[in-house]
Amino acid sequence: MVGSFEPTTTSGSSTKATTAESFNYKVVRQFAIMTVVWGIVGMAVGMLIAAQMIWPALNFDTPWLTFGRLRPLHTNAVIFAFGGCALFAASYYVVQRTSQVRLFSDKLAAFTFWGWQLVIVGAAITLPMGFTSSKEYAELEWPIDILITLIWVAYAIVFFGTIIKRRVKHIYVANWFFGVYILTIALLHIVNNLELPVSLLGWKSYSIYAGVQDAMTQWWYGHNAVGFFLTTSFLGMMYYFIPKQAERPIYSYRLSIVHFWALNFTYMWAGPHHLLYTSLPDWTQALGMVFSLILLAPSWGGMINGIMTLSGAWYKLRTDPILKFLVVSLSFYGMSTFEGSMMSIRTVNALSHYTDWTIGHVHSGALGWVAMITFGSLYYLIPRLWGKDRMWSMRLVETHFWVATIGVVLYIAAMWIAGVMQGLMWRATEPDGTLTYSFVESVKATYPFYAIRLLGGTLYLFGICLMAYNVFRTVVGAKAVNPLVPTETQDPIRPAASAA
Ligand code: HEM
Ligand code: HEM
Ligand SMILES: [Cu+2]
Repeated sequence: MVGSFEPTTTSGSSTKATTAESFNYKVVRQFAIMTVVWGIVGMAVGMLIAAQMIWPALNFDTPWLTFGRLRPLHTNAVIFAFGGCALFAASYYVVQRTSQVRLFSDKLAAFTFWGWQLVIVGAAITLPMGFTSSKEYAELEWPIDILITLIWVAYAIVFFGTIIKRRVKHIYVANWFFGVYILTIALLHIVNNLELPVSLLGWKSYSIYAGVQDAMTQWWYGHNAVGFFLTTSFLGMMYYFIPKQAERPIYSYRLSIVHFWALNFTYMWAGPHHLLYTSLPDWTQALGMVFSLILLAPSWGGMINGIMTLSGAWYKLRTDPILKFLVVSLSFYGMSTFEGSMMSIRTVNALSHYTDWTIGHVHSGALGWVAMITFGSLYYLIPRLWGKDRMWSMRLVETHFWVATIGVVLYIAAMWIAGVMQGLMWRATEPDGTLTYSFVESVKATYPFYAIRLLGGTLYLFGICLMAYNVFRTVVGAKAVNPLVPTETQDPIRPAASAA
């Protein structure tokens, strides 16, 4: 069967004999549902802070509702709650299907689910209260950091334990991407969060690093959190769900391996592009810039591999909204990595840094790539977890696709224009050397673009609400299924080899 790279319960000889062992879909279902829930919460907070930038009074003079406290709540909710739950769901599903075994431990898997929800609730309480380590994307204070470490170790045991007891010799490439994401996030989280609590009963702590070393550790972390939490891991999703939905083998299995090693090696060195023109040594800044430019090659290698997987199946794009989500996410991935490489060039960064251009770049990656590939994968996954072959309404999936696409485009186009405008206004000088514009004039000029961003964000949020309704109608009354693991397994046919 062309395009099939894993035996399923309905494919050929592998169904003849079955054992009593079934796949653990329960934890996948739990994470899948919470992805949608936290997506709505995180994006609703995003909308609120976008509105606060137009109408600051929306903080109602309450400390908990101020922009400074809600912004990290937004970033933590969308990255770690929405993105994190999506990744747990996808990796647990993919590792079972492609290894043809049940998860290594149901108890540990359940611990990762409940523990991760506890971390999220902890974040939702402590961040608005003002507890923060002040490190971006690592704001949570030390007690929560310790809990995250425990959960992550359990996650690694479940994932790699499943790989070890797999019944298929080959380790499918998606698992390589999930595996490296689990390992690097452990490393990044522990090293960047080494901190000394002020007291054992209080929340406050101080980083063990000081000065520019602290800054470099933080952006080694911050950059690679993007690289591994928001990129490599979602590439794992891409390598499973795109071939599945397109019913085509991966364009090039060889490219996927080259892409894997090149991407991981290069990402690690590019962090200094967040600290250009700072007191970081000049050679370190140059290194970060050079590696960021090199990074374009493996990034586009991955994008091309995903998009070309559709060769011979392009016509499906006309009718299949799930495939539209998956392919458009790759286009945004290609666009945001190109943009990132350009923004790493020092002279470009001199204009873009501190402006809304950065915010545009972030959301073309976040809304365009991370969230779109998640939506596509969930629309594939959810019916299968409840024993159905499709979502309740495919027309609603199609509507979600268009609403979301228009939403992202409005968001990022507004931020590009605002960003370049701000950069140019801040550097404009009169012949006598004085500044042409005061800062406040640049803020005033940005209002219309903040309004367009709010509109784009509202559309995007509306889209995920449509998804929630569709998911609800799909699963309500449906029977949760846990298919049996086939005993006679066929090797997962290497997709490239099976193309013949
Ligand atoms: C309805 C959708 C969303 C809206 C309206 C929204 C809005 C915002 C706003 C207003 C900010 C603050 C910008 C500033 O400080 O000037 C922000 C920051 C951020 N958002 Fe979103 N957001 C949305 C979805 C997402 C998603 C899905 C993700 C990630 C998967 C995400 C990741 C981030 C990150 C990482 C930042 C920090 C950017 C930086 O520090 O450069 N957002 N968002
Ligand atoms: C080749 C790939 C990429 C490169 C070279 C790159 C480069 C950059 C650069 C130069 C900045 C601005 C730093 C500054 O002036 O402060 C930046 C910011 C950022 N990028 Fe990327 N980027 C890449 C891909 C992505 C992707 C795919 C995402 C999201 C999924 C992403 C998320 C972010 C975030 C969240 C920030 C803001 C960090 C902050 O809070 O200041 N990047 N990136
Ligand atoms: Cu970076």
